[in-house]
Amino acid sequence: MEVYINNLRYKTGGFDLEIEGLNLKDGNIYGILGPNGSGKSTFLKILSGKIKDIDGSIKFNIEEENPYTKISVLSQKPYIFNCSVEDNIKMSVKWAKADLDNFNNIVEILELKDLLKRNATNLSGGEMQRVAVARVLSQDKGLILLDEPTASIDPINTRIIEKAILNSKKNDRCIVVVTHNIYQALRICDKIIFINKGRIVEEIDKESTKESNIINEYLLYTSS
Ligand SMILES: Nc1ncnc2c1ncn2[C@@H]1O[C@H](COP(=O)(O)OP(=O)(O)OP(=O)(O)O)[C@@H](O)[C@H]1O
Repeated sequence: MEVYINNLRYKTGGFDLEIEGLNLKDGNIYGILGPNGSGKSTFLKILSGKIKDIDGSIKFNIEEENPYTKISVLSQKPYIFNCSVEDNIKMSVKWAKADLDNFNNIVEILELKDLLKRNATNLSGGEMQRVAVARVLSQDKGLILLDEPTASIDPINTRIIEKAILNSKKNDRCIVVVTHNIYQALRICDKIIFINKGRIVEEIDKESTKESNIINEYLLYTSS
């Protein structure tokens, strides 16, 4: 599901977001990076329809009365239900009217088989995040928005989650990942978009990352 953004403007308190033009295309994973408070989560909330009082236009390439039903979102603080891992994921699949095959595939790729009967609220942070990611990816939506999917997650769980995100890439799906992890963006994203103070300051294709001053600066300060 593609997104076409034109003259987007949004103001809240002392913060304003302004994006003149941006197209998010199918078959791609987009990484959104930028300093704390630069507007990344706000941008995702606008894309998901959670924030609606915007100026400008956001259009999608699908004929659907409510295109927002075709979007699934992993928020910064995902909600987990007080029931088994299996029920948590199956509930998401059912709500999205997705095929149950998605449940089996996602359980396999996120290595959740041994946890299925456990109560999801008793899991470790990393295990719980894998369940939250499973809930979002198993819905089989056209636009997937992931807000910091691996924040505070160890390298092993990060690898599993990144593998699941990469595995979810499809010709008719667009995935947007907000992350502070430049290495993650370089590993999984086809395009990296830097936001600062509510403005896009650079858009870089996977092929050109070595020439980007912003990426080189991020790499320098991430490694120290
Ligand atoms: N509900 C709100 N009311 C007023 N201001 C808000 C609200 N939500 C966010 N903001 C402000 O908007 C700005 C952008 O916030 P946002 O959460 O989008 O940043 P971010 O880039 O995702 O930050 P971080 O990397 O810290 O998660 C911040 O200055 C924040 O304080």
